[in-house]
Amino acid sequence: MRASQKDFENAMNQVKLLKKDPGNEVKLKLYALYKQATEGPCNMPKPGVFDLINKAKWDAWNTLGSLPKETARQNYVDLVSSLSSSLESSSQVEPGTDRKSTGYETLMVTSEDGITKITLNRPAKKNAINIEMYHEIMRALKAASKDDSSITVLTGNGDYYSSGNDLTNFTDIPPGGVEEKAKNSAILLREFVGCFIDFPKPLIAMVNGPAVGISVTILGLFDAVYASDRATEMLVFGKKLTAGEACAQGLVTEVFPDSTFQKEVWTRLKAFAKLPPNAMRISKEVIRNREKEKLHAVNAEECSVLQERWLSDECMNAVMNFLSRKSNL
Ligand SMILES: CCCCC/C=C/CC(=O)SCCNC(=O)CCNC(=O)[C@H](O)C(C)(C)COP(=O)(O)OP(=O)(O)OC[C@H]1O[C@@H](n2cnc3c(N)ncnc32)[C@H](O)[C@@H]1OP(=O)(O)O
Repeated sequence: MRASQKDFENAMNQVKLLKKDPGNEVKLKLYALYKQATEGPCNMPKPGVFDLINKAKWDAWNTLGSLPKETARQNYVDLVSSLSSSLESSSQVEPGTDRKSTGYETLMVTSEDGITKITLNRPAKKNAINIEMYHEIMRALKAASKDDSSITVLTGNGDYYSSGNDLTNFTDIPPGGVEEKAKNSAILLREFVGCFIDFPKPLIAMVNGPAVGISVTILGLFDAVYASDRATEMLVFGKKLTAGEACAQGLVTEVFPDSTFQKEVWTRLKAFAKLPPNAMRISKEVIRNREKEKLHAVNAEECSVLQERWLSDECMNAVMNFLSRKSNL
């Protein structure tokens, strides 16, 4: 699944053949990924504020931070491929070939070689999980549980795995006020975590970079967690945990050097995907069934505690601090 130089060159040619203009936002993403894949992290001086076009290009490239060249190349190929399929809706999917699901705003979902890959796709926001993404992840998991793949992989696009809950989720207050907001959030979170508890096939997290908050706390519900050694910020209990430390604590299955992360993990996943799918599903069912009821009970309890905590001054201050930092208040 790792894009070769040849795949990259093909994708560059494919861009020129796109029948419809993909729009400025996508063109900026393509530009940034191309620069990162070919030159590495942004090395240009920041253009002046009135140089609007170059400033937008610079911002897009700079946002990719220290994303490795190979990952940028892969993301470029994935993006072009998703554009080709979404802009050419007449194209037929042949059995056994790579299938990409469109209809997601915040995810990229592909199915190939018996593996469904769900990629969190808000790299400019460090893959923060907004309300739409919560719903789309649940939808993608439900679809993956019924498709013909053997295993499902969750990963992130860009330099982060995920920065956790999108803190702007807390700013959209319904007419019923903050209490109603907290209640709705608890219902959503319970359903979201419930989908991971109930997921019937082997579920694997490829933690490609730093992971924060909810993206870390659900890792225990995966069947395997492979982390790049760039995943140095698994923020648990307010403490930064390296991928190696998370592995020592049992939260991560295995850590790989970032330079070989994609290659090594995909080789392993492709081998897993060749194992008998029913045997894997039944093994998981036997193991999970013993603890499912308890997991759902703990989930319900945690959501009810969180519903109260979201209304606390401590929580509101933490969110306000982050949001005011952003707007330089
Ligand atoms: C339904 C509700 C359920 C709730 C379930 C509860 C979950 C618990 C949690 O998950 S709490 C964890 C929340 N996450 C955080 O507190 C992390 C907040 N983000 C950061 O601290 C930093 O952004 C960072 C360390 C992840 C990255 O820092 P860096 O300086 O490298 O990058 P920026 O801060 O400039 O980020 C780039 C843009 O991304 C936006 N962004 C990043 N994370 C979030 C986020 N969690 N929520 C909202 N927005 C986020 C950031 O604002 C920048 O956007 P901008 O370019 O438009 O300014």
